[in-house]
Amino acid sequence: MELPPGAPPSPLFTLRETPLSGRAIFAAQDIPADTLVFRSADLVLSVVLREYRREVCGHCFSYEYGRDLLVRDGGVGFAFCSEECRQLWREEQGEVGVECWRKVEGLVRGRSREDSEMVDVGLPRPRSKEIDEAWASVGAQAELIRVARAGERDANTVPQGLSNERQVRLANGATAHVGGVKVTKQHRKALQKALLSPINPDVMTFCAAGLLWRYNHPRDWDKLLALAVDVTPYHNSDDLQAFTRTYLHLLSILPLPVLELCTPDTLRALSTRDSHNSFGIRSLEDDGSEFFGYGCWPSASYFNHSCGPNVEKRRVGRAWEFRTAQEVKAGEELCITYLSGEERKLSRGRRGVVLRANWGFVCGCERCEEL
Ligand SMILES: C[S@@+](CC[C@H](N)C(=O)[O-])C[C@H]1O[C@@H](n2cnc3c(N)ncnc32)[C@H](O)[C@@H]1O
Repeated sequence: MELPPGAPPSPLFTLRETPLSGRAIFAAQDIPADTLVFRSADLVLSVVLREYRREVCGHCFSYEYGRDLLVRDGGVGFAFCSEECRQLWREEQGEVGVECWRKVEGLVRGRSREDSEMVDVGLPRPRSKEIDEAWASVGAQAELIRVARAGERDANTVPQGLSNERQVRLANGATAHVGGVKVTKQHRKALQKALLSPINPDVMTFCAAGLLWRYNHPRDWDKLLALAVDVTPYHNSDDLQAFTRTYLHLLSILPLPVLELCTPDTLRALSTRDSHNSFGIRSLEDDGSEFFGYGCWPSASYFNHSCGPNVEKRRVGRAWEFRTAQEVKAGEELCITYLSGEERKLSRGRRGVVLRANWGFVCGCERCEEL
């Protein structure tokens, strides 16, 4: 098959469609044990959970046994293990990106903890219809906010001589015509209302990171779109609502250049692709017992799962390395495991529950079939 955009190219393996597990990677030749078969460094977006932000480097994800990192960038809400990482992070985000994180941090900081705590009580995943309805239900408010923000843009761009009267009128809160768009109290109220609604900081980080990646890498968007799709990616109704609210938050605060990309289509594409393709960012010691967050690396997302994997993955800073755990014969499928250290020890039945819940498939790997 023709390689999808972003899929891993290698003389050691090929990508093929399979009847039961989508696209899969097969060895193109005999591969000795402990061979580095692939290195993936194409990080699209990452979320370092809010509670780990002071301890896990925002760029290379290093972690010093829970010690606070020395280089803090309070304005953007990230901490770094070195000045070099801070600089690399800033270069990657670009000027607009750094401004975006400043706005996000300004909104999130100081909000009460209750706002950020979503309780998962095992409620069902919203189905497609509920998801469509939830996104449609915020459409009208989103349009009002867009008009309010367009007014801001027009006020910023009218020529000097003409601008004062328009800007004063806007600042006074009265009805004003700005660049052909009538900005009224109703528009500004819609924006204020969005800003007052509860915030889930980690959902906010996910959406902002994805939008910024699309903004900074417009040609790479199809690499994300090429990934396996989960049409019901939200864990429960609260989670879905956290996303639709975040959409309105971001519409209200994002720097103007990113605003056009902030659409339900973009945000839904990020969730439907991230869901079955993201990798946990965990501590490198203790069998990865600490879960710091997660990220999406498209080229790493073509390895299927086996409960008895022949490939081991290992995070090295911001990249993933994939090494054969044993000798692999030409034609064999190359599989990693999607299970965490503790989960690997579970019985077949319990592993099945985890894999179905988190990854949406019934595992038919050799280890499962043997029993
Ligand atoms: C990270 S993607 C792996 C690549 C995927 N097969 C594709 O075509 O893009 C994860 C998805 O692959 C499928 N998959 C992976 N391992 C599987 C397995 N052992 N049995 C069945 N399906 C599997 C599931 O649909 C899962 O949600």
